[in-house]
Amino acid sequence: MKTKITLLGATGSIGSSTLDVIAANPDKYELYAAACGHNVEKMLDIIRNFSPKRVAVYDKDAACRLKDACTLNNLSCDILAGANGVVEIAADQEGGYVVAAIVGAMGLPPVLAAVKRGAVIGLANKEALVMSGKLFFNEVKKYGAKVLPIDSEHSAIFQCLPQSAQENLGSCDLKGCGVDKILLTGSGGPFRTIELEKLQDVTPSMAVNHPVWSMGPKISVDSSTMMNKGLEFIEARYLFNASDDDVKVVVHPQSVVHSMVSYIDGAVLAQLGNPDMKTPIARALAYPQRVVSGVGGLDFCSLKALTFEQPDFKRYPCLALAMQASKLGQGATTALNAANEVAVEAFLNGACRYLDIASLCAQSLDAFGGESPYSLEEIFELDAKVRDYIKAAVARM
Ligand SMILES: NC(=O)C1=CN([C@@H]2O[C@H](COP(=O)(O)OP(=O)(O)OC[C@H]3O[C@@H](n4cnc5c(N)ncnc54)[C@H](OP(=O)(O)O)[C@@H]3O)[C@@H](O)[C@H]2O)C=CC1
Ligand SMILES: CC(=O)[C@@H](O)[C@H](O)COP(=O)(O)O
Ligand SMILES: [Mn+2]
Repeated sequence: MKTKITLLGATGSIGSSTLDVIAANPDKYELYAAACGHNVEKMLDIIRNFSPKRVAVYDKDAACRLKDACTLNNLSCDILAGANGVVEIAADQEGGYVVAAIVGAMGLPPVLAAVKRGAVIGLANKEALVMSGKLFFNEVKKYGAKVLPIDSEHSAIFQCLPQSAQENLGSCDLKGCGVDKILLTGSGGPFRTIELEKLQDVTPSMAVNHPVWSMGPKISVDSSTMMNKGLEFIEARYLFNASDDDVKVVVHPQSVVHSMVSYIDGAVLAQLGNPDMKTPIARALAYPQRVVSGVGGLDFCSLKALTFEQPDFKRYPCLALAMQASKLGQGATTALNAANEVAVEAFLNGACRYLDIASLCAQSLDAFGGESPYSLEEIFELDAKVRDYIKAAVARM
C-alpha cells in the first residue's frame, strides 16, 4: 500500500524537492493533501500533476482564486482557506505522513495539529522547534507522534547516531551512546570571505545568493548571517537532547560533509553527499528503509578539497546571539526566532539594512531573553509580543 503524504509548504523549495521524491517513487508514495501560503499558480500545477484530495491555502483571496481555477480547469479538489484550513489539513487522520515545510513560526500550529493526531512527521521547519523545543517534544511523547529530521545537518547527525538514539529523538542519551561531540557543519554562506566593512552595503539579492544550496529567501538570508547555523544549533540541542557543550559548529564551505558525530573512542562518523535536499527528504520519508531520491552518489575522484574552519563570531554575530539564546533558555530562543523573522522580512522588503538584522536580534534578547514560557500558549504570546516590539524598532529606523 502507498504511503499517503500531507505536504505543508508544498509550493516552496522543500515542497518541490519533496514532490520530486514522491514522483520518483510512484509505487510507494501518493500526495494526499497539500498546503501553501499564497502561490495559486504553483498549487494549481501540483493539483494537476499529483491530484491531492485536499488543499489548504493560508491567504483567503488566493484560496478563492484557486477554487475558480480548479473549476475552470475541471480539476476536483477540496480547497480550504486560512490558518484554520492549514491546521485542518494537518489534523486530518487520513493524511498519513506529514512533511512540515512551511517557513517560520506560521508552521508551528499545523505541526502541533499533526503531532496531536500521532502522525509521523518529517520536520524541515526548524523555526517550530526553536520556538517550542521541550514543550514540542512533550506533546510528541504524549500523543505518540514520531519526528524525523529533514534539515540536512540533522538528517546527517541522525544517520551517524545508533538506532537507540534515532528512536528516542527529544530524549536520547548521547553520553550513553558514547558520543563526545556533535559537529554541526555550515557553509559560511555568501559572505565568508568578503571584507567586513562591505557587509553594511549587502543587498537582498546578494544575501539570497547562496554559494551551494538553492533555497527559499528567508533561510538563504539566515545562511548568510549564519543565524541558520544558530537556529540549527538550537534545533540540534532539542532533537538530540544535547547540551550547549555537546554541539560544535564547524565551517565547511563545500557542504559535502553534512555533519558528523565524534565518539569517545576517537571515531568520527560523517554523512556525505551531493548538496541536494532530496537526499535527506528521501531518508526521512523511507526511514528505516531507503528509496531512490534522484540524487546520484559522490564521485570521490573528482571531488575538490574538503576544508574546515572555525566560525568567526565578528563576521557572524547572529551565530553568537543564537548560542547565547540557547544558554539562556526557551524564552530567549523563542524571542530570537521571532525577532529574526521580523528583521529578515524587513531587510528583504528594504525596511532595514543588512547589519540591522543582528542588532534587532540582540535587542530581542536584551528585552525578552529572561522570559520563561511554561506552555505553548505562553510561547505564542511571547512570539507575538516580540514581533510587535521589533516591528516598532524597525519603524523607528
Ligand atoms: N530550502 C531548503 O533547502 C531547506 C529548508 N529548511 C527549512 O524548511 C522550511 C521551508 O523552507 P523553504 O522551502 O526554503 O522556504 P520557501 O520560502 O521556499 O517555502 C515556504 C513555504 O511555506 C509556505 N507558507 C508560507 N507561509 C505560510 C502560511 N502562513 N501557511 C501555509 N503555508 C505557508 C509557502 O507558500 P507560498 O509560497 O504559497 O506563499 C511555501 O510553500 C524553513 O523552515 C526552512 O528553514 C531546512 C533545510 C533546508
Ligand atoms: C540545506 C540545509 O540544510 C540548509 O539549512 C543549509 O544548511 C544552508 O546552508 P548553510 O550551511 O550555509 O547554513
Ligand atoms: Mn540545514
